[in-house]
Amino acid sequence: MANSQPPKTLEMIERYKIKTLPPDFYYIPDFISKEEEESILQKIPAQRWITLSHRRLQAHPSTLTKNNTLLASPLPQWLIKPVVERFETLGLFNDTPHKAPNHVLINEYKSGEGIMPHEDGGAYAHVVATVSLGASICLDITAKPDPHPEEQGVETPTESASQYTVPTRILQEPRSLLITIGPAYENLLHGIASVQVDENLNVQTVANWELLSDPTVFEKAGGRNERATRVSLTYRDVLKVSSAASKVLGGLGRR
Ligand SMILES: O=C(O)CCC(=O)C(=O)O
Ligand SMILES: [Fe+2]
Repeated sequence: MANSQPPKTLEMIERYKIKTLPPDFYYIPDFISKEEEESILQKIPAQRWITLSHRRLQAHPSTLTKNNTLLASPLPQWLIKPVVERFETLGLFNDTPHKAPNHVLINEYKSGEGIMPHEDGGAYAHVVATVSLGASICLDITAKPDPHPEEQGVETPTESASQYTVPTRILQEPRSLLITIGPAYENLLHGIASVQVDENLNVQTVANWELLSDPTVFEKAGGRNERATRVSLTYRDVLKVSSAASKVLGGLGRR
């Protein structure tokens, strides 16, 4: 035992890789049980929601400051057990600066709600782990608009690697985990359409079809997913963390 190395993260999750997408997306169905899902949903504090026009959200332990700094504070236990413990088993955050997620964004989408295509930007390490709760939803994956359209025809190695299918969709079932790492984080946009039904779901149009827990649910419904309220927990490692003590000292230092 003492001599055996723990398996490397990517080897452990290799069978969950979404192969038709640029590296790396991994989809793990049934990452948590129904009981665990129910327990987490019940613990989300009702008074912490911030309501936006097309969804509501809350951040734990807190919202980042204007310069993308996290005020150091532990995550609540109900966000750690069992989810972060399972991340540790997989070694998911072994290569990020704090070697663990220190921030969770909770988004809630009612039927018909979504989020514009976007990238998550520079505040976080490039490992994002999203747990889905309550209902299924499609995440749209699109390429970033080309910043140098005048250079068309000069293909970079990644652009010419056309074994990948983008744009596409990732169908996130309740209790699943979606992991986004590295180039996939940097080079693609993700968003959720504001629709009441995801349509035309099949092996050709859904990148993770073969990894789904139960594709027959969607087959029986004629390739449709009637949206219901879906909650996501997005675990990240915020790069800049300030302790309360250094904040006080910094404040004094500026006087
Ligand atoms: O709810 C999701 O799965 C996506 C959330 C998201 O993209 C974000 O909060 O940046
Ligand atoms: Fe995002």
